[in-house]
Amino acid sequence: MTLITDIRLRRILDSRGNPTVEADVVTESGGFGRAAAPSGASTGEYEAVERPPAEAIAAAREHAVGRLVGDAYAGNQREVDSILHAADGTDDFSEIGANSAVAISMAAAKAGADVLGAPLFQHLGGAFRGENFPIPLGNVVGGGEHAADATDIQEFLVAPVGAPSVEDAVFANAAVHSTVADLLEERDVPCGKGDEGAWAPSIDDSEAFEIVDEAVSMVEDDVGFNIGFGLDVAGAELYDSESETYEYSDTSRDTDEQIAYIAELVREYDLVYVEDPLDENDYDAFADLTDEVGDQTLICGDDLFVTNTERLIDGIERDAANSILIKPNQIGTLTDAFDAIELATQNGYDSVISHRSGETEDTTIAHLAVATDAPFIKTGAVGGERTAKLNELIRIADDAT
Ligand SMILES: C=C(OP(=O)(O)O)C(=O)O
Ligand SMILES: [Mg+2]
Repeated sequence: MTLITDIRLRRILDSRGNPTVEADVVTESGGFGRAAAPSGASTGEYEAVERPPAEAIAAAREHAVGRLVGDAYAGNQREVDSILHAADGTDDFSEIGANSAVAISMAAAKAGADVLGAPLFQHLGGAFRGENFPIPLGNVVGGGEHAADATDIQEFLVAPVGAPSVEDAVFANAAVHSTVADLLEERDVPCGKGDEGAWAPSIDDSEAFEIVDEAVSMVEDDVGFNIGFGLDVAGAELYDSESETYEYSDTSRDTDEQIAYIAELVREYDLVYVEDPLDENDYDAFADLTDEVGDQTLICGDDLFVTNTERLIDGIERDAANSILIKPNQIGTLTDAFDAIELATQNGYDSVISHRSGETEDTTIAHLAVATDAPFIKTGAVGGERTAKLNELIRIADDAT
């Protein structure tokens, strides 16, 4: 029933107005799945290769589509994804493009779920997936590679850890986002939004900390539950490998100073989550920071691990972190993403499922987070391509409870 009988690939727009790859997968019994690849701006050095969409589509049509159609079963995700790997023939999807690969992989999963008549999270997670729902990490102020002339730290995130439901959590994040705008207005700071819908004011990081901290307290008082504070430092974007320093607008820090600075922030703001505090090549510095504050917060590797089990094994061996960011397009297939999550879980690492700065209306990551019992999902706070995932999470929780 889930035999794949047709795959269609096309270019569609992403949230930045750039082209990306969309895939439709059709099965013998009329099952249908559609998915689109997201795209990063602050990409990790070791990510699978995203090719220009027109090239990725042509290459996937030439090498992959013929191998899948008539031979692969959409209900058998590992088979679909291993055919994608074989069709590509490289170890980083540089032939067919990780963007074509991930779009086909996710569309096949949706087609499989469609035939089975199960929601995607149930198909991916199985009957015994657990009963938890992820806490949404919402990006309320941001800069770095996601907005010009804004904060050095890429993402100031809020994490409504005390929210009684997904719905309460999603609305709390939106409330903090809107309270931040009020506080910026009070201070006469004009601002637009960055790529992920976070406010992108031209202020320094210390003022951003003050404002987000105040907004979090105000919303906490209002909603009556605990809202945590987190960061994506995107350390690799700040790191200058020649001077071996982290370059901020107003200062420069060597690695020891960077570790001390982040540890201090963890204590001062009681941070519940810190992503990529250090450069993507510096496992040892990650390990030093994790040793210092890993019992108080999640130290999460995004550019460090790039959803790659080999890099995660290196990290586990060195105690480099205690959590991994999972972005399916960093590695190219859902199977690879699942393998990274499984390895993380076996080794006591938490998995945080994440969007990219360039997104579409695709909601696969909401299902992936529920299917794998991930404690957090990072998918913005506002903006159509972000609320697509957040609203899907609300629907999943509504259907599942
Ligand atoms: C979502 C992120 O940004 P990008 O998609 O630009 O890598 C991130 O760095 O976590
Ligand atoms: Mg990141």
